[in-house]
Amino acid sequence: MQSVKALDKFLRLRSFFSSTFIPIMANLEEPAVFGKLSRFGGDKVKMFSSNPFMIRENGTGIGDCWLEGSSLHSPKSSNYEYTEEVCPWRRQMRNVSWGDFLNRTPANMSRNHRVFRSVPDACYLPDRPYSSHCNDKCTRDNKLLRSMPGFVKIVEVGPRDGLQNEKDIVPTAVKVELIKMLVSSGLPIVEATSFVSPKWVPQLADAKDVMEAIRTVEGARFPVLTPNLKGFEAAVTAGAKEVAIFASASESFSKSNINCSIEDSLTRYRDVALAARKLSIPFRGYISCVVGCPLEGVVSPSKVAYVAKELYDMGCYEISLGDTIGVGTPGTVIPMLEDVIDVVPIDKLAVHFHDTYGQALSNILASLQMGITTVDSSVSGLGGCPYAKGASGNVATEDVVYMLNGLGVKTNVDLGKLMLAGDFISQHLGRQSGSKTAIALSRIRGHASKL
Ligand SMILES: CC(C)(COP(=O)([O-])OP(=O)([O-])OC[C@H]1O[C@@H](n2cnc3c(N)ncnc32)[C@H](O)[C@@H]1OP(=O)([O-])[O-])[C@@H](O)C(=O)NCCC(=O)NCCSC(=O)C[C@@](C)(O)CC(=O)[O-]
Repeated sequence: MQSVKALDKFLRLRSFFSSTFIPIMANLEEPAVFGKLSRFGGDKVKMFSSNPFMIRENGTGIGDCWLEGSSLHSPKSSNYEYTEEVCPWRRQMRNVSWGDFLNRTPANMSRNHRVFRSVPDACYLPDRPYSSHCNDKCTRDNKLLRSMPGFVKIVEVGPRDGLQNEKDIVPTAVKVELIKMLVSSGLPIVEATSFVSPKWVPQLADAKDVMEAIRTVEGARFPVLTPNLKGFEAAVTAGAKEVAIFASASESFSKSNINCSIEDSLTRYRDVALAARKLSIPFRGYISCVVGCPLEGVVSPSKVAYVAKELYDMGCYEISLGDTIGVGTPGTVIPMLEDVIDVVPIDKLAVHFHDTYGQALSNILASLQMGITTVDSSVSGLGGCPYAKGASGNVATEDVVYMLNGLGVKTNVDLGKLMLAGDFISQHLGRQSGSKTAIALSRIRGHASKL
């Protein structure tokens, strides 16, 4: 009943948006190589470094531990004021639609969009003295902004990482609709499900059915998690064209998540890697607990680097570094990345931040400045790991896209369509979106629709 209601709301929203949005063609991935990537120099790393966080066993917070963030000396903040002078696009707002507003990037600002229907003036926010967007001049002139990549590949993990922790089983049809909506927003990669033991993760017991239902969906890649050969074979039989293996940098977490030691998991994954290579199936690697573990506390960067190198040597096309419980700050993330970058090429790395302490966007920003160009996120900030008690969802994809739009970094994702997907799943789950961007923009949209 709830899902019928959610579907109905989605259809109504879709008709509202389809009449006011400008369709923006999204490529699967950025075709061209963008601005040369740069990395922080040693000075910058020092600037961000902080004391390691402490663990107190006081029974509150994450699991049985309380993880205390240390005081972080942030670099002198530059106070960018995006006035009409530096961001002249604001003056052109009357000629554009709401969808255009949501997706505005410096690159598309100057294009001559076709407007299908005009919307009330309130949508254009004519009197607002701010903008999240930087124009080309900002990017060129500012030393820190110049270090941003031109394009970021977003790996959407909502249907898998986002839903795996949901207690109430989400119907397969809702998962499939969510995946389709995410694809139509332009996301190039949507992690669809996991072929894990249904006893361990009952929410994803319908993995085969999900794969069957999206067999004909085009426009994105759909990797799935496989913890062992059994999962790999089931995934391939179900039509998976890409898989992911997942190890941990923490011994205790490895045991609680996949019931074996790190070394045993690497042995299993070598078998999966061999089988995948035989079938020419690309495989991604994940590492959990890259800065902190709910059971062990601080995880040293050298442990992460060790596992990353093992996964890279196995043939993973990309290794995603997961702050599974969201305790990282740039002060712990940067040193971890420094160690990993020493053993794995930076263009083979992705970052995967949970937002438990509200640090995810700052960690992403620091990672981008170091040269990372692939970011995992979850629509509406869905998620949490069943084996990391207390961990909150992934960083919300809407928030990542909003920040990247503001930085002038391309993603090919249509924020308006993405918000529809977020609305759809949040409605189904009966809760507010975990994306601050989605909440803020929905308020403006709600206001506009009353006029
Ligand atoms: C790895 C296992 C299977 C070991 O589980 P186990 O109990 O040690 O395995 P087992 O080999 O002894 O088998 C036990 C039963 O599971 C079955 N089984 C065995 N393998 C499979 C399979 N692939 N698919 C379906 N069934 C399977 C097997 O056939 C057997 O069935 P039974 O004989 O009892 O009926 C289990 O621990 C498991 O499934 N764990 C998955 C946990 C999980 O999915 N965690 C969340 C993902 S990781 C994550 O979220 C972190 C990440 C990636 O997002 C990054 C981040 O956020 O930082």
